[in-house]
Amino acid sequence: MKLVEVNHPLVQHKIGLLRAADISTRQFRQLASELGSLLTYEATKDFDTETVSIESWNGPIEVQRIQGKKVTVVPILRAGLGMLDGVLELLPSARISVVGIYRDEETLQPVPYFNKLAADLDQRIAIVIDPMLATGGSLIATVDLLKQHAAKHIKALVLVAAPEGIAALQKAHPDVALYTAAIDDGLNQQGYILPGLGDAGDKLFGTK
Ligand SMILES: O=P(O)(O)OC[C@H]1O[C@H](OP(=O)(O)OP(=O)(O)O)[C@H](O)[C@@H]1O
Ligand SMILES: O=c1cc[nH]c(=O)[nH]1
Ligand SMILES: [Mg+2]
Repeated sequence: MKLVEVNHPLVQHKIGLLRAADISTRQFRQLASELGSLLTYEATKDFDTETVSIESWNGPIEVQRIQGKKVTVVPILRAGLGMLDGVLELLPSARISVVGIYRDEETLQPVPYFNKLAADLDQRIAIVIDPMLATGGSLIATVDLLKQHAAKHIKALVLVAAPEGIAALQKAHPDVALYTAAIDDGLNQQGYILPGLGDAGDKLFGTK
């Protein structure tokens, strides 16, 4: 499985800010969105380009243009929405395929409750976004769903990944490319990532 831990100074700085216990809802939202942009920049590095001729101010010239497949961004509700604006800043024409999954607090199993996917998933690169990869259950269930709907080219962007979730994703879907701002130490008894961010959904939505 392709795994990229993005160690750009801006990414490291922003993920550090995100870990502060006293962070405000506003700051958390702002940073999650900015990190969404920075991970998108990294994850689109391998997009193909083609040479096209255009008329410039000084006559005809050749320029590069992104070629080939289009994109659908797949936020996993709720917390994935926190990265969406930042991702769309760089991919403004992308279709959005929403997947609603929450993690049962007792069993840690993913519970799907909604989805509305782009119709032509076989034609698109799917970029799944969720701040947290913990056990991996939610992301694996999302990739299962996308593949059932004919998606073939899938990338995932997460802010923090636990080694347990990376291993589970590698086992279930070795063809998925994973981009993360941080690989953390592991999970606690309740399935929270350490040092992690705490509950990303609650921090983004102000529900605790
Ligand atoms: O890797 P996993 O063990 O599946 O855990 C990660 C999932 O848990 C969190 O969502 P949560 O269930 O808290 O839902 P929310 O976004 O609605 O808060 C997080 O945003 C991931 O979707
Ligand atoms: O650490 C974690 C694990 C799952 N979901 C979160 O929001 N945080
Ligand atoms: Mg949550």
